[in-house]
This record gives sequence, C-alpha cells and structure tokens, in this order.
Amino acid sequence: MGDRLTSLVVVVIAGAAAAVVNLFRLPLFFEAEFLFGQFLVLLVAVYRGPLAGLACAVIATWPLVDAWGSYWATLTFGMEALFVGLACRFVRFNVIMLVMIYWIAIGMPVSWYSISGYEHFLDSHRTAILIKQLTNAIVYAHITALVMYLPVTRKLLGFDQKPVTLSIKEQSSHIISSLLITCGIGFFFFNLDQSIKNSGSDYSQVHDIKHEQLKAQLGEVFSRKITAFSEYRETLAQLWNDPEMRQQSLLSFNQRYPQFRTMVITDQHGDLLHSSPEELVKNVKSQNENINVADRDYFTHAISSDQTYVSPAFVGRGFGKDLIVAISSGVPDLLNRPSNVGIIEGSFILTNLRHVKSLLDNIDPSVEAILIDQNGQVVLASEQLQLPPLQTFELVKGVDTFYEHSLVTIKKTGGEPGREVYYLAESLFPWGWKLLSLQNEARFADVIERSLIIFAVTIVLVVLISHILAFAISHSWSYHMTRLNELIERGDEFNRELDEFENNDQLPDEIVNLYQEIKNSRQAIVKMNTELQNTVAERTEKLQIVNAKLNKMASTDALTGLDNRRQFNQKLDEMWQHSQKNLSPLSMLIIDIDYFKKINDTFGHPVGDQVLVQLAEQLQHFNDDRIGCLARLGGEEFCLLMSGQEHTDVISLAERIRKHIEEYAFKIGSGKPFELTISVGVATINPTRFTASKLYQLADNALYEAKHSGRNQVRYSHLD
Ligand SMILES: Nc1nc2c(ncn2[C@@H]2O[C@H](COP(=O)(O)OP(=O)(O)OP(=O)(O)O)[C@@H](O)[C@H]2O)c(=O)[nH]1
Repeated sequence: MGDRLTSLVVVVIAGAAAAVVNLFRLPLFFEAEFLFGQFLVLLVAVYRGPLAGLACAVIATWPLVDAWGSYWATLTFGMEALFVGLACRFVRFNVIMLVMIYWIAIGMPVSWYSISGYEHFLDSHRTAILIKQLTNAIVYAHITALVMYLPVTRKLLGFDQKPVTLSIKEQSSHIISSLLITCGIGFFFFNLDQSIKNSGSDYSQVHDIKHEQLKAQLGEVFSRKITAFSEYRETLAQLWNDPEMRQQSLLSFNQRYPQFRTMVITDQHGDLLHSSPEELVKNVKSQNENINVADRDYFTHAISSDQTYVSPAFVGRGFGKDLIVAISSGVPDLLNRPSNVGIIEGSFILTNLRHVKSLLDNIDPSVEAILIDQNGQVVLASEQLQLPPLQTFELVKGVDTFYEHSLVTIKKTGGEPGREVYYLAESLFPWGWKLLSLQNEARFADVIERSLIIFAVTIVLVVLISHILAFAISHSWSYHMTRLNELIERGDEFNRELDEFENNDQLPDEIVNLYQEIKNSRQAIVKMNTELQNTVAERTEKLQIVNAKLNKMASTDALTGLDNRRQFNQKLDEMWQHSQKNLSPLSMLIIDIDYFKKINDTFGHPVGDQVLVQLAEQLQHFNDDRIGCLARLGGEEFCLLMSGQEHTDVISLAERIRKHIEEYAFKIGSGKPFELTISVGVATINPTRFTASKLYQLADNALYEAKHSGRNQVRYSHLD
C-alpha cells in the first residue's frame, strides 16, 4: 500500500474513532464540556504529519459542529493538529508543551474572538470557557503522551515510522509527567467543579432568600392595603345609607392610608358619590355634572366581586394625568349579598410608592427587581434596569440553566435583547402581579473566573514543575547509563577501578549489574586479545623459521648443501647486472667429475652421493670473498661465479681446484681411499657486450673441450 493511501486509511479510521469518543463529552458548567477524542487527532498529527492531523481533526469535530452550532471547534482543533504535526517535523518535541503553547498563543485568542461572535450568553464566561479549553487540551495531550510510545500505537498509526523522541530520558519524562498531570488535573478539576457547584448553589440559595424576602416585604405593603380595603368595605356597607357618614369615613380612611393620593366612592352605576380630598368631587362636579367611572377596570372588577381588586398601572384620566394604580373593592349590599351597592376606590400615584421603590432598589447590589402587573407592564423596576412604568418587555431565555436557575436577558419593547445576563426568580402575587428578581450573572461569573484563572495558572505551573521533576527523575535514571556509555566508548577506563561505579552505594542494582557485566566482558576481551597477540607472535616466529627453511630449501641443493640451479640462475643474473654496472668482468667455472658413472656403477649410487658430498666439501675450501656463487647444477656438475677477477686469476684458481681434487683421497666409510679427477671449463666475459647465457655457453664449451682433451684438465675461453 502506498504511503499516502495508508495515511488516508489511518486518518479516516482514527478520525471516525475520535468523533465517536467526542460524542461522549463530560458536561461542565454552561456549554463547557470536556472531550477526549482529540488525543487520537494528536496521535495522527504526530505519526502521520500535519495534513493528516488536520484531516483527522475535521472528521473528529463533526459531532461538535452539530452540538455547538459552529465551525470554530473544527478551526481551533484543526489548527492545533497542524501546529503539532508541523512542530514534530522540525523540532525534537514534547507534545504536551506544544499543545500548551498552541492553546496559549493561538487557540485561546481565536476562541476568545469566536465566542463573542456567536453567543452573547457566553460572553461573561469567556475566560472560564477558554480555561476549560486549555485544561482540556492539557488533559488530552497527556493521554496522547501516555499512549504515544506504546508499541500498539506505533503499530497502528506509525507503521515503521520512527517517533522523534526516543531517549530513555525523554520517554520516561513524558510518561511520568503524563501520569502525574492526568491524575492531578482530574483531581483538581473535580474539586473545582464541586466547589463551583457548591458556591453556585449557595449563590442561588442566597438569591432565592433575597427574592422571598422582597416578595414578603412587597406582599405586606400591598396586602395590608388590600386587607384595609376589605375591612373598610364592610364598614361602609353599615353606613351606606348615610351620605354624611360615608364622606366622613372616606376622609378618615384616606387619612389612615395617606399613600393613596385620592379615594372615591361610587354607586352601583359608577356615578361618583364622594371623594377624598373632598374638593376633587366638588371641582370636577362644578365642571361636569355627573362623573361616571363605570367604564373603568377598577369599577367593573369591584362591582361584580367580593374580592379587593388591584388594577394594572395606568394613566389617570379624571383627576389628573398621573401614572396610577387603583385598589378597589365592592361595597356589599347588606340585604342582598353578594351584590354590591357601590365601590370604594383608592389610587396611588406610582411615583409616590417610594417605600416600594427603595425596596426594589436596595435588595442587594447584584440583584434587580421588577414588579409587573397583570398586563405584563412594568409597575416599578429597580433604578439600574432603567425600565419606566408601563413599559412592556420580554424575558429572553438563556442558552442554558445554571444550577437550576433560569438564565435570561431582557428585551425591551421592539428592541434587541440586552447584553446583561441574569438568573431569574419569579413569584406571582394573589392579586395578579408578578415579582421578578434578577441577579446579575456577571458577578458570579467573576467569582468563577477568578478561581478558574488561579486554577489555570496552577495547572500550567503543575505541568511545568512536573516536567522539571520528571526530567530530574528520568535524568537520574539515565545518568549512569550515559556515563556507562561514555566509558564503553572510551574503553580503557574499564581497566581501572572506577570509584563512581565500584564504591557507590547509591547506584541502582540494575546499573551495578550492568556495569559488572560490561566490565567482566571487557576484561575478558582484553585477556583474549593479549592471548591472541601472543599466539600470533609465536606462530609468526615459527612461520618465519619455516619460511627461512623453505627459502633455504628452495635455493639449496639437498644433497650437498650448496646453492642449487635455481639459486645459481638468480645469482648469475644479479652478478651479471652488477658487473655490467661496474664495468667489471664476469667469470664462470663449470666443474664436472671425470668418469663418475664408473663410481656409481662400481660402488653404487649411495657411494656416488657420498662422493658428491665430499667433493662439495672440498670445493667449499675455495669459497672465499671472491666467489659470488658456488652451486651444484645437477648430476656431478658444479659451478662457481666470480665477478671483477682477472681472467688469469680465474684460470689459476681453476687449476688449483683441479689439482687439489686430483690429490685428495676420497674415502667412503671404512672403504679404501680412492682418487678421482675433475675437468673444469672456465670462461670470462665483458658483461657490457655479452649476456650471461653466453658466459654459460662459453664455460660449457671449455668444459667440453677439457673432457675431449683427455679430462683432468682446465680449459678456458675469454671474450672481451
Ligand atoms: N650417485 C649419483 N649419481 C648421479 C647423480 N646424478 C647423476 N649421476 C650419475 O652420474 C653419471 C654421469 O655419467 P656421465 O654423464 O656419462 O659421465 P661420466 O661417467 O662422469 O663420464 P665423463 O663425464 O664423460 O667423464 C651417470 O651414471 C648418472 O647416473 C647423483 O645425484 N648421484
């Protein structure tokens, strides 16, 4: 399979596996989730290169596009794979450090931008989400580092590709820090999550309590008035037939509840009977004969019911244009209950509800409240919210709930949703109004962010410290190995006692054993080497002796010990060259025993051999400095070579030899002594003019002549 096709298969399978793992995400706060599938993407980036990593990231983030509704995850994780893959191609790397550098320098800034782009609800949690990303990345990078060196990973993803980091120090550093940090981060994150959850629920409890307090306070304000109206309608029913008393009681009722700017009493048809202050009716009546309120809400609700009615906020018409709320109650017909004979109504101008307003404003610096009527209009709202009365608004639900709290933003009539996000608590009052209390979520987000920033800094420090620790531990493991390695390279150190290894109690057993093994084998090698050298020297010496003997044998005649023909030829050649160079004459004597055949025939070959040996011994007496070579050429033929000698001297030497042999008594064993003669052929040449073979030819001819002239003679030939 081609390398590209292999990469494609790896990318598709690892990407699909990572996508499946990414389906099982660990949910954290808000939309933040921990995912683990990315470790497979990193492995592909490390083993198969940046482009394969990028492709794998695209496949792996498929579930996130759907779940998170954006392609930002594909972008950031894709860039991460590219970054890690590229870095691994060019530097000796540590995958955890690379991932950390990527997220701090690139990933987090890109995410910062992306979050603001698509979801304002996450705005206040940007830092939290980014820190989650960094922590998540540190975790899956450690998982990557843990499984990266497993043989199975290499087999599945790397095939025969070598990972960049291979030394014991680097591998053990990766593994130690990975173990430490994966456990450490898990523990820290679990604790952090718990503490955020706890403080979140504390926060929401406090919010609920504040809300309940406010609700109770507001309820008391209104229900006291409602109760007062319910009681007063009974009083009024008693004195309904006495107009004077009605007016009086109305005035004193209003005095008791001065928050009501005006109070009126109408008959069952809505015609105004009394007012407080009294002039109101008078003034109005002076302009208009009959005031009828039958079309007003507060009348229609009160006249047909025995419940006290609290109206929505509205702009008053009859007695001014103020923004008011009316409380009205039907006055029962004592003879014909439950029908009413008229109503009593009190209105207070909203701006006069200072007490209520201050309750809304001062709940808590982070909590705002809105009081809304049955029409969904604002009656009163905390100053901060800037919601004027009668404004209708919409609560826009947030993307999520946070520890059972709804998250909302406020959208004013026709406008955009505000950017502030609140936790919502709401309650309905018996009279139909609602109390909404909104706790600004940014406050809690600040608290979370602060602890997350501390957490992130701690994690980064933990990562760095654990790497330093891991490095130190693995260094101590590999230090002695490295030292041993150096020693092996230097070699000779093992011949000495090394204190560092010999007398060191701190050394791990494995190192001590390894050292001993190496030392022993080293010493064995040295010993073997010395023995080998001695043997070789011994053998060489023997060989040289044998060689010398062989040489000797090759150049010596076995019977007589004189030079043989081979040696003779070589010496003749050398001496001819020497004489040619020195311009000196070269001479040759060929000596042949006379009638040697007879000796052989008479006494036998062994005796013949003895004769040859004795003759050689006798010739040796003449072998002085002048003789360049004394050889037996074969059979009973001997030869002498001389250089630089005068021809006459050579002839005289030949004569002396012939004479010496003639006079010499040969004796074999205990046999009788006998005599024999020799014939000698002598020749001398000028080597600058004649060759060595010419010299031989001349000497041989001279010998032939000596033989044919009766033997026991010296004959010579001379060419100048
Ligand atoms: N014992 C012995 N005899 C040898 C050796 N080499 C040659 N001969 C004998 O030497 C004899 C030489 O005889 P010839 O060449 O006929 O000459 P000769 O008998 O010496 O007579 P002339 O040279 O003519 O005086 C032969 O019988 C050879 O067999 C040897 O190494 N040992």
